[in-house]
Amino acid sequence: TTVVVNGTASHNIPETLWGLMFEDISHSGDGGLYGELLQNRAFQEVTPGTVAALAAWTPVGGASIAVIADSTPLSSALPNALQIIVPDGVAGVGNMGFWGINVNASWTYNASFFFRFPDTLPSSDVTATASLVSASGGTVFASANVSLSPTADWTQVFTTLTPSASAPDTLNNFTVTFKDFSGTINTALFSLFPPTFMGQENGMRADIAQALLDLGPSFFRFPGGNNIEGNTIATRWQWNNTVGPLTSRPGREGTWSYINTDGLGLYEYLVWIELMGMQPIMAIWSGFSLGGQTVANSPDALAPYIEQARQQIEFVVGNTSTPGGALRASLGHPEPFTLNFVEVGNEDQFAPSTYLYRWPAFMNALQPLFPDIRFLATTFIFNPVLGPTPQSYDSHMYDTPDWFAKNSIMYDGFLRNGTTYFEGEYAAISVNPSDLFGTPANGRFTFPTMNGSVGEAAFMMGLERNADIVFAASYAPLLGHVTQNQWTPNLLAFDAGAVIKSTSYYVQQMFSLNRGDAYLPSTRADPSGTLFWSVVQQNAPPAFIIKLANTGADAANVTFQLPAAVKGAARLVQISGNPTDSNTPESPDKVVPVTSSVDAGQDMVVAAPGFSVSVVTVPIA
Ligand SMILES: O=S(=O)(O)O[C@H]1C[C@H](O)[C@@H](O)[C@@H]1CO
Repeated sequence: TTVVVNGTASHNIPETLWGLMFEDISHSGDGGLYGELLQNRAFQEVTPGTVAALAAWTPVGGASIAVIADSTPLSSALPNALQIIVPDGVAGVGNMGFWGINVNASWTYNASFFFRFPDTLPSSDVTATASLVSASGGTVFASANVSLSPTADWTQVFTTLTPSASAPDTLNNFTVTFKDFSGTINTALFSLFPPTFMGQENGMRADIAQALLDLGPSFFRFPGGNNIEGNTIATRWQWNNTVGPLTSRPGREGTWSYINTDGLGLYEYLVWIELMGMQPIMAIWSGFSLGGQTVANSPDALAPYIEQARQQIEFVVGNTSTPGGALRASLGHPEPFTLNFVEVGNEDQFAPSTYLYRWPAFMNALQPLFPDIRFLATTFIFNPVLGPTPQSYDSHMYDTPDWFAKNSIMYDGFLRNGTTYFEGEYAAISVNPSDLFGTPANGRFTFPTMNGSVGEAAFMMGLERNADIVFAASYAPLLGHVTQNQWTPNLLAFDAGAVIKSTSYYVQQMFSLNRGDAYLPSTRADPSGTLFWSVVQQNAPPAFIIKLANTGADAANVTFQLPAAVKGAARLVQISGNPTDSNTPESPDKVVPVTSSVDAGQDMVVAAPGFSVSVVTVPIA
């Protein structure tokens, strides 16, 4: 195959082209990116007196424990407490983390909890011991004493834990025990944090954040995805319940079958996005919830939700003379955050008839107030016809590897009429086109496979070719806990101790770290073939960057006739494997990219193994 590469660029590569889509799904927030190590730390949204309320908590040493609605609640947002009836001897309570706790001797952990003595006050201070122990109980990796004064008023105590050794696995618990006290003590809002990414307060788990930073992402779409919608209107994501002290955050029933603490809240998202060098694509709730509840088509019905969205945006960009800006400043960020894109809802193609009035209601109220923000519609493209006409749409595609290869031409025929597109969610998820969202037994991927990843690469060539109208694209979902998830495959799998980079992660990285500045048109690939490519020009240092995907089993050599003289050696980054290969917890590095140096030639021959993606950077003379 010979590809003739044009020397005149058709369009620049937008700086936002490759980025991240995030929502709290499969514990990607609580138990994943968000640094808190304790599960069910504040007994939020649980029913006191039930076993479920005690999720992740167990008694230690004969204590008896129950979640109660304390007659003196810690706060209105956190009304539940963990009541511990402590017998003589060493006893207390333990937490198993999110299916494990990573005990690392090089880390200093910050532990805290609230307590009060509801009945008879002890005659003197009570010593509580916070510890990191093996689940078997055999090993204490770290412990520290805190002194509890005899008080009936909620009091927070803090300590640090520095393990004497790293644990051999993540089967470890955090415990709080008493040895010289017997009686009743109420506790609330426990917390155990490891060092966070770049030291952000109430921040992110460092290894996951680093893996995301290593993608060189330009944007971060949040907070959903389905999870912004809520199963009901009452349980929708509400920005104001996610900012301020943790004692003011009630948490909510997420749409992925678990309670969200909202400890990862709007302010934490925005600070972290800035630390990562990304920009937000922030969603506002658009009046529709997954259970079908929809805000009625009347100004009075819609007004409170439009106002809440207005306040959400004002919190992000308002100057400090506005309530939102003043609140943001009080939290530590007087400068407005960058906000160029706001998405109105999520996947409203499932509720198009009501989006016909919900979209204009939000747009007509918000666009005049925030003229510099580009609002994205979430229905199918131009279907239904909306007013005002959306400037941008968010399109989602989940399909087979073959679909993605064949549809690398998806945007080729789109009108160039000023409308821009965000391919906000895409992934090859199954080899079974008639049961895409089925089970692994029926073709669904548990982890991304090489077959799927090369299909995605073919599709991404099309996104580069159409980056004059496709301004952003992100694989979804981004993260999934291997033990407890509601969706596979995910770009990154993780558990309490490890992050597993998938073959699709590496494909995303190969594109994101080799974006180039301008697209060079070239001979068109056959969409029903097995070879897909793109060529971009990089300004500094001057180079051609060739990307080539081979979605077939047979190796192929492709000659790229480049439009200018080249020099020296070219850098080849290549990932290849068997079509069903995946990186898994058992074999996390089964398929990884290999970097090598190859001779550069103006007729640049790229040798593409079967099921491979290659990126060749050829220096321009
Ligand atoms: O059930 S789906 O609608 O397919 O859910 C998908 C689409 C939705 O935006 C996102 O939250 C989820 C997985 O990424």
